[in-house]
Amino acid sequence: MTISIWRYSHLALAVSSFVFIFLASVTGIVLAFQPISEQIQPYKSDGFDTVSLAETLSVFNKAYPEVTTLEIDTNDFVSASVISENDKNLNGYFNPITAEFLGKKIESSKVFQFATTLHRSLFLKGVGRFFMGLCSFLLFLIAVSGAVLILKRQRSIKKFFAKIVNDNFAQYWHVVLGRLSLIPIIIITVTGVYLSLLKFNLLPESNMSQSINYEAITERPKQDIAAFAVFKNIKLTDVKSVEFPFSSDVADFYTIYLKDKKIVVNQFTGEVLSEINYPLVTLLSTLSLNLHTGKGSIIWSLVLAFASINILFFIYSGFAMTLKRQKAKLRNKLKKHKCEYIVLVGSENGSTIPFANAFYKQLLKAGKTAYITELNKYQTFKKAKHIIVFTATYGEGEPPTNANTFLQQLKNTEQLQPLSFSVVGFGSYAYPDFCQFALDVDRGFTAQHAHQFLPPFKINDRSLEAFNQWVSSFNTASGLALHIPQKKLVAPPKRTKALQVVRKTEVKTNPDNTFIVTLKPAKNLRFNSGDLLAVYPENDYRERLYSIGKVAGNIQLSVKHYANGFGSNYLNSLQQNTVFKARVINNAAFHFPEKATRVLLIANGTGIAPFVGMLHENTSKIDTHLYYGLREQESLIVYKYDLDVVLKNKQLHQIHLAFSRVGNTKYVQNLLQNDAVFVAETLQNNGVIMLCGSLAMQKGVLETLNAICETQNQKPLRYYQEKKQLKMDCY
Ligand SMILES: Cc1cc2nc3c(=O)[nH]c(=O)nc-3n(C[C@H](O)[C@H](O)[C@H](O)COP(=O)(O)O)c2cc1C
Repeated sequence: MTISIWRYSHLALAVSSFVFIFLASVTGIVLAFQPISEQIQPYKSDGFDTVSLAETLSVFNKAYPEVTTLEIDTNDFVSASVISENDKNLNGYFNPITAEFLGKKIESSKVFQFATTLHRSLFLKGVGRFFMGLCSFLLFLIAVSGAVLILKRQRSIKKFFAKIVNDNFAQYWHVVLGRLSLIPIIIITVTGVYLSLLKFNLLPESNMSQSINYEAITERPKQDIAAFAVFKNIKLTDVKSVEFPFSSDVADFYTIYLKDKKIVVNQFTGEVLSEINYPLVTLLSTLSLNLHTGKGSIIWSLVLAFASINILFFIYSGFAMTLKRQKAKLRNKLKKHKCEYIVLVGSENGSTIPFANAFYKQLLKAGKTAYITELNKYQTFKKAKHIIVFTATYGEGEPPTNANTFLQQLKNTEQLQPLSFSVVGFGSYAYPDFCQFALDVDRGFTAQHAHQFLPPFKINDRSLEAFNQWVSSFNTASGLALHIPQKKLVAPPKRTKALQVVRKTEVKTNPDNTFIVTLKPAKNLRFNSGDLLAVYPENDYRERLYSIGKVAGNIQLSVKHYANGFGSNYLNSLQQNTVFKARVINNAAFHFPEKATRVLLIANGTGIAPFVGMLHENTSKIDTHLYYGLREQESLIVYKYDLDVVLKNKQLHQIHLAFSRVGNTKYVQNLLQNDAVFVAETLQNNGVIMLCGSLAMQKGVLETLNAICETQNQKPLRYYQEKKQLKMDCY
């Protein structure tokens, strides 16, 4: 079954039952505190866990002329109904070792009584009970379909509890809390259904009739109850209740209800007259009741309260997500076969849609005929000349649901006019396959011999800045002057954390105008070398990203100062001890490998920053070589201390430098070419190459690496790239 069918089922079940589920959860939270309020009462006696039934019955018989019943509840409180020496009727809790009266039975409070009736039957008796039973069953189905959705999202059972990325508050917590409360919710719902079936007599009848041979009952040999072997062998902890003989007639006896069976015992001789194991239905009923109500366990009651609170949160977050998806509906003004521009959208959770919609509206405003639809609705558009795709990526580089058949459809669909296309990917650096589906779409169009109007463009984390950058390229290429209103797309910086400047080097002292900023997170902050730091110089949507090196628990950035640099001027203006807010972006695809036969780090300029951190973190001393391109020897001064440390500690094996401004101009690719055999061997033996620095350097290095691979290993670089042996973060 596809993910959308599971999602619709999950949603439909939730919509159809949410009022009942809401009431059941609210009352469930209240009722979870009933067992807790009972358990904290002082009626559990010391020694309860070790006393035998013989001892308890013996002291009761001695203390009171008449005892009718004795019960042990789930809180291990012993209650009884007795008549005392002075003919007083005593009903309440007793000490099972001394038979002392401890207090009257706990009356359920009005709040709990009200909540119980509402929870069980909505004050509607049988009809209400039926609906609440049904609601339990529907909640069970919701939990199962939710679990399937998590499985589909995580791609395997093994990864069910794997870390997930916090992309959106409602969605993140819906999944995280859903996983945590799945088992309790399944238990609550299954037991709820069971108790309803029991109430409506829909479970098989249990036959508990006993057969006693009354003729054979004798009063001899008479024994004191304290000496009854059967009672001596029963611990009070195993007893649920005791019915005392009605009179001293030999045909009246003790009936003992244990946890798993009922026994009947001769009141004079202690002989067991009958013994019947409870049927499964009875055992399951007790278990269901205890599990459903939390009776007898404070911890389980708290788990039930937690699960019930979560259900309320699921109602809120589920509807918040649905609303967001609904808001993101695509609406058209023109008929599809009349439009030259077709905007196609791939989106799972709707956040790509406002971008696509804004672009589509601007096309209309610019007087173009435009049509917007989902990628899966791709077909022959009679007048189409330009296709613009905006798509997210999911799973492991896979399409969102509304784009999952697109690549196939693309192959099978012919357009009537020559087509130009542009693809914009929305994704997140937090995933190794950053915007992979957008790249696949771009390749798909190329394979159809369509004209690539703009190269594929990848946007991290819905960056408005990056989007504007793409729109501006589109304007330049098309001659249009689209201007996207920022209002609906602008979001204030999210999830920022306070960072304190602990050190900043001077720009003046460095020939490359580069400075290093060391930042200390105010609170515990999880990050790795290779992650990115988003800085917000004006505290608005505009962000600047810097690659992070983690050194001694601090964030270390290497920044090139530009006279008009938005980000670099801001960072350079920060004084020591200043605290400011920025956001760490997990860049999973660019972390130092945990295991590798060898690692080659290739950088130029400020691209060394993450590598300095990674080398410090290379505690397992993986054979690591650094190829670094810089202007002149002095450019190295700011990194010298750190590099000396890692060289000395064998966390860095060798460093190869290429100076571009002194002597024979050299670039890192020249160094690689010199070590061609070594580089080829590294890839051949499953080593990893990491690249960080300028895009110009990336281009040169990739060409060289490809040539080395082709000549030395007879394989293209792409082969190793697909095996994830090449990691890049260039800008
Ligand atoms: C479960 C999940 C998996 C994701 N997988 C990827 C991925 O493999 N590559 C990527 O670049 N982004 C990935 N993302 C990020 C989304 O593509 C990104 O947040 C996008 O902006 C969501 O757009 P939408 O709200 O329109 O669906 C993933 C997000 C989630 C929630």
